Amino acid sequence: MAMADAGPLMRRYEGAARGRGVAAAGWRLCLAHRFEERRQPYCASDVPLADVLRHVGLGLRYFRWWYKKTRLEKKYPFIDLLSAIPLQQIYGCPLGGIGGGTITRGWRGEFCRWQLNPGIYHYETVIADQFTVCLRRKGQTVYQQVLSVEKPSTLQGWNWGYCGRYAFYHALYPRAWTVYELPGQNVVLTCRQVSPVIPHDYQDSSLPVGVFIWEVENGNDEDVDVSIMFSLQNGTGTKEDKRGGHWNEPFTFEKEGKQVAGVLLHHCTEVNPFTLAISAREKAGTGVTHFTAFNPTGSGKEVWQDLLQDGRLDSPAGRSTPTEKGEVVAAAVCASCTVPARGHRTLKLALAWDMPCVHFGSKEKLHLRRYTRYFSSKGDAAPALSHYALTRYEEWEKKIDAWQKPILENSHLPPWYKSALFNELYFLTDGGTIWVELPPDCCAEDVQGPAGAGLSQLLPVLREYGRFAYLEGQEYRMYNTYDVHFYASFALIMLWPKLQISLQYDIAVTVVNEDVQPRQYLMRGQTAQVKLKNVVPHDIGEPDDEPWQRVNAYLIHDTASWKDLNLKFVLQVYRDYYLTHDSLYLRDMWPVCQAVMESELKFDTDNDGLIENGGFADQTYDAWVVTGASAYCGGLWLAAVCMMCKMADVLGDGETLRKYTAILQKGKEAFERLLWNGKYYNYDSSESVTSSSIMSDQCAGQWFLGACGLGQGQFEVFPKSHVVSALKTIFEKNVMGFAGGTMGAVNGMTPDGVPDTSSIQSNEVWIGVVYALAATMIQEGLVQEGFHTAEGCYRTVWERLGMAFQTPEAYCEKKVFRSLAYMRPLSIWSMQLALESRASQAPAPTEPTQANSLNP
Ligand SMILES: CC(C)CCC[C@@H](C)[C@H]1CC[C@H]2[C@@H]3CC=C4C[C@@H](O[C@@H]5O[C@H](CO)[C@@H](O)[C@H](O)[C@H]5O)CC[C@]4(C)[C@H]3CC[C@]12C
Repeated sequence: MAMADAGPLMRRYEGAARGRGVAAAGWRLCLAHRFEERRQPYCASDVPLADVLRHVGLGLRYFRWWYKKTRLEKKYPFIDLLSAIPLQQIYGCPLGGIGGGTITRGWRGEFCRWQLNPGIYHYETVIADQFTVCLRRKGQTVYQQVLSVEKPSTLQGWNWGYCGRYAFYHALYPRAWTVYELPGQNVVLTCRQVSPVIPHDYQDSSLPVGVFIWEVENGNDEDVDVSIMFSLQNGTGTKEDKRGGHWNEPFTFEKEGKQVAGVLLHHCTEVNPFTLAISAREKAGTGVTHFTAFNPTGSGKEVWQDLLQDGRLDSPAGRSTPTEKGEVVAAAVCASCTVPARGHRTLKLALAWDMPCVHFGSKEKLHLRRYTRYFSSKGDAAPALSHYALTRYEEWEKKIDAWQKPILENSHLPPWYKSALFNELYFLTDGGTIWVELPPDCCAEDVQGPAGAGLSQLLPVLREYGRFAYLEGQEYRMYNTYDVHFYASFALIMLWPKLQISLQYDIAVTVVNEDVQPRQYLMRGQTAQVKLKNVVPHDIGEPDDEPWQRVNAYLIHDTASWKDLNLKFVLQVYRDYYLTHDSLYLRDMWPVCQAVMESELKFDTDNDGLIENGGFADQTYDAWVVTGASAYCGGLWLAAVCMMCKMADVLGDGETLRKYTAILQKGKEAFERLLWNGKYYNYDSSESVTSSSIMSDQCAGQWFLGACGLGQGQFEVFPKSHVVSALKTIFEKNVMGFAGGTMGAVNGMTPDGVPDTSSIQSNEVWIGVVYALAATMIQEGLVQEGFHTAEGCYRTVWERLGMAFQTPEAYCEKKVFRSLAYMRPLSIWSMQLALESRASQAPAPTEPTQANSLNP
């Protein structure tokens, strides 16, 4: 019987179980689901001839650079255009907190995406990493099954091929549930996976752990003995697993009368060695046993038979011998209890990984992960981490509930939105994220460089909250790509504001410093220095080098002449101040804002109060040329000028206030004159064929103004009627006029309703831009339109294309996508900010029953 609320993803479900404590909202699918459409990454053969001709120079320069990087220097390139990651429609919630590495499980239960070395991903499903259930009645094993639908060629002695039609997966990040009906057994298992991702928590949120709470429901009239065995390979499925020298050992850890037991798997690599720990909570009525070492490439019979015999493992004492070269080793831990007739019991297991000190690719500096503030940094913390996770997860869940509940219980919000909002957050942990401590002996000079002395709170902030960085995308390996973080930053400032503040301090330091090293830029072939003083960098470096130390890994364009980066800094500074009221931050950032605005003013070449783009792709749309005044950069500019006025006012800087008030006055007039066409703002003022393109992101400036309570009344920058008309035009053309209104908004649309194919990126949908656009619509009262716009992206990515937990930067209407697991979609949190601020502005209800004003 199918479930009453089953959507298309649950079509194959034949079970009746609903599981125990499964959230109502989220992303749910049957383990037997198959996605019908399978897309390909964008590659050279997809490039239209005109673009091939336009980009031949780039292609050749890139290839030369790529060859040197990968073949001679043996490094990962920051973007590997020659080998995009193929789409695997398998991913579910990642395990782990922020910045300690992540291990992603698939929705079918596999352990399949690994990021233990910071920023570097391995996409290997490790087949030995499984949960197995054993049921016994009256002292006899009656059922033993690996809870996996796989039928692998290794571990042939195990009973594989669980029927996926009797199970479903439900994700609501940072938790996920898998509900298994055990055919013929009248037993239902619900595995709840919990990671410590807790807003406003800067301690437990950093822990490299995940907990699996197994709820066992016995529908029989007799007791059943249940064991859950957790097996894990020593490693991540790469060739390193076979290098030799790895070993396992059992452990128990007791504190405050609570005990956990399990196995440590020491992975002894030269660089970034780590220890994995599988464990379970041991208490009256729950026994924990283990199997220290087995060969996961063999039949696995020794483990299977051991469990089959009595529902327990042998539990030998002592460590295993270190592996020989070529040999792989695995371990298992098993938790067992008796579930009374018609009763229910819980078994608690955990996975922890301890890689406290990390080197990036350059191996120049040793970094201590954030969690070493609370746990040992000697590589021996895995037992304590396991114990902490297994004894604290209930508190984590309470906090997660308290945070999520008001949103989940708001019946005015559509279910898809609740899923999108929480599940897109996965990228904050699984974006190659790293969160490190400042070394205790670190002096000001080390952090601020030769020129960062004016930042009074730099050291206190970094000492207290550490340093945070996440990748632009799992395929675009640049940390804190700033033009993109602009969109994603809403998630950080709303949920972990101190990390956003810390990140901003890091950017501020790079602004005031420079890197005079010359290099060639690939798009146009010119040579220029890596980083100019008083401009915002594109990124703070790449994982295969030394981030923070060497910035601007991106060398497609010289971003010193990009028009959006400096503005995005100013906009974020004020937005952060508006949301946190942190006036020390504002004071520190003010001179930096002034400096970058001075640099930006040079782009107003005709002195009309409005900056001009340079006739190349000089902003986040880095393959879409802009010439002259533009809706996107011009709009960001005016918003930033407005915020400069606001900040000058707050700080009592009259001279600067006067200066930017005058610029704003002139600039607004120029913007309207040069770009407003009666319905929307033109793409640019160059009067080329594509000047009149309708850009979905044309109201980005208004988006940020609205998020900061500006953009209207005294602080109106763009006439309200123009903003609303532009948004309605985008909705009509870019949303409803594209793919039947079901795929979000295409970046560029010609006025006659055909997507703008003048560049690769104008013809794409950028999911993060669409969520930002939806937020802008909500801010301006076009709430239904906003939800409809965003829904198209969610349904396309999560339900149709099978890209859960890897939302890409972009897709086209047909066939292709670009850059999986990308930062920008975190902008969905700006929708939430817009909704919350609408709710707080709504007039107090006159009737007592008006429950909630978040009414889409
Ligand atoms: C001569 C060949 C046969 C054909 C060559 C065509 C190629 C040169 C182009 C085909 C696809 C282009 C790339 C598309 C995307 C890119 C991403 C960009 O990096 C980041 O992109 C974000 C936008 O998505 C941006 O906001 C971030 O700041 C960037 O960090 C870099 C350019 C490019 C790689 C682009 C380059 C040209 C093609 C490879």
